Amino acid sequence: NNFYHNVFAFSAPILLCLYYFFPVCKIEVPERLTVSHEALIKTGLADRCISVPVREATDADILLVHSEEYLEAVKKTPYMTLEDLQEFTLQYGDVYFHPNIYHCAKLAAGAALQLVDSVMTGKVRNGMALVRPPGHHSMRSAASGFCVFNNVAIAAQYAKQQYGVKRVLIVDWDVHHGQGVQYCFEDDPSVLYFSWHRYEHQKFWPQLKESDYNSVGKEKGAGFNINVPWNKVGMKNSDYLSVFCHILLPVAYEFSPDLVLVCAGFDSAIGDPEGEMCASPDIFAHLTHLLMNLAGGKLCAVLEGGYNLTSLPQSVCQTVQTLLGDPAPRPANLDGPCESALESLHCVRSAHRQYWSCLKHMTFIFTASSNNSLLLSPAELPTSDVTTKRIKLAEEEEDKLKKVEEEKNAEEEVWPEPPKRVAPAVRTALVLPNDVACPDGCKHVNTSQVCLLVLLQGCSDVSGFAQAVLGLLLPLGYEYDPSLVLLARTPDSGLCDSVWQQLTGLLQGIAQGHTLVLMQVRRRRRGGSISVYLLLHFWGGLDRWQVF
Ligand SMILES: NCCCNCCCCCS
Ligand SMILES: [Zn+2]
Repeated sequence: NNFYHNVFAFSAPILLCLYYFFPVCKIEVPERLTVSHEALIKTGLADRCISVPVREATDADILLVHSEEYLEAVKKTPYMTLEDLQEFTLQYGDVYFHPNIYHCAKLAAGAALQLVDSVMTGKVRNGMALVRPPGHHSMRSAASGFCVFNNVAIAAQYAKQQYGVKRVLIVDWDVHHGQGVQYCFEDDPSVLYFSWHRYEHQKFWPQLKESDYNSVGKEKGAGFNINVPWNKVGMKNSDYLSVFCHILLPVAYEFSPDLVLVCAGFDSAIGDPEGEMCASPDIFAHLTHLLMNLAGGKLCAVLEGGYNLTSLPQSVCQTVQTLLGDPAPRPANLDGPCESALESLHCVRSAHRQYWSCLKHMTFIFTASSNNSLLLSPAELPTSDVTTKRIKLAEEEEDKLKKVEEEKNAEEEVWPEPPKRVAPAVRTALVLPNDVACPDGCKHVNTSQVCLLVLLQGCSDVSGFAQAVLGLLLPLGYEYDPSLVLLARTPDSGLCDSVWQQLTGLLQGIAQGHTLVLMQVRRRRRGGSISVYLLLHFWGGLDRWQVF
């Protein structure tokens, strides 16, 4: 016993010194990648993907976003002594430099560029880059929040330069504000940056005024920077879906990007020590699905944060399985957005009404008394400053009440395993007369399991689509949670094919992908009667269905 006392007494000061000189990050750890990759292998998802080799980003790639002096400074870190490294680190916020981080940061950025190459050349439809260190906090001449090079910002500039991409949508669903991305593109109308983030009225890291909803972009970029601040923790699936349906998707359709990049941080999932939110991992299946209908499906997801080693791999698998085209699981207990989320939503829409026609016409009020449905009742908008004052008063009041509640629950965070998602053997089939050859890519199935998809001619205005489908149909459909989605289209419906394609795509996020289109064929007969062909695809447990 005496011996151990001496050993500890002797070694403790040395360990403390080392720890002081060389602090190690407790949450941004290598296991984040290994558990995610292992989960993809265990679930069989890795085998269904093609793996793309990584490469180091070149100086030219990095200089698309960062300054020469910053790059030159980071280049020196592998050769620095411990003291110099510690000195170098102290000039930035919340970063941990290691002699090998420059190499890793080049690989992280290079991996994102390899993914952009694979998608833009059509080698793959979409994909995900599992990288560390993350990137969305790093700025032109500064590292920040575990980030050294801004992987996604470099990817966006690279796509514009190498492939002539005109419009890039960056969706940052990480729970922190990617200020580095915002600063990079705030005056650039060719890149629309959308971020939601834990904010708590500027009390949460990185505690920036410019992370609030009224930072809409500058000069030509005004309107192309959308910040959705979460002023409370505990945000749930309904809050996330509401923001997608009532802000991101309408604007994204109006922006009509050629490429979608996702700052795929999963610290916005339940169980994360940084986010303290309550959205379940399967929500990322829906968020991914809703984005896959944009830009012709060209979507590159790049890992940012995510620090709970149980929810992170679950969220990664949910995202990848949706990228592979599997139907999303039934959304877990949607009960409508909370008041704080509604008020943030209202502030963001007010701040952006002048820039986006889809927000101009949809007037909604997010009343405290709303029955908290995903749907919002239309009415005149109060001015946002009144709302902001109301928010502050309501929040302070509520905070006092909730503090005890949160402390009690924090350590009890548990959630069910995401539901199994079976990939249907046949995704789509055409019913053909027996004597007609099956077009290539299709497969003859016996007609008792047919899901019929036929698109007819016609045209209409897209903003009506945005309002009707994104602001009404989608939230209603998610909340109703039917077992079947039935789309009826008559020849005089006036909707053009591309709108129908979007509609069919979006609605496959509901009813676990069971979608049926009712084809009405006008067939002249003696009395001019019309014959309708309806093929119902029956399967077990058809308890509720939805007709549009
Ligand atoms: N004491 C402040 C904690 C700062 N945490 C930085 C988090 C960076 C997340 C990157 S996704
Ligand atoms: Zn984060």
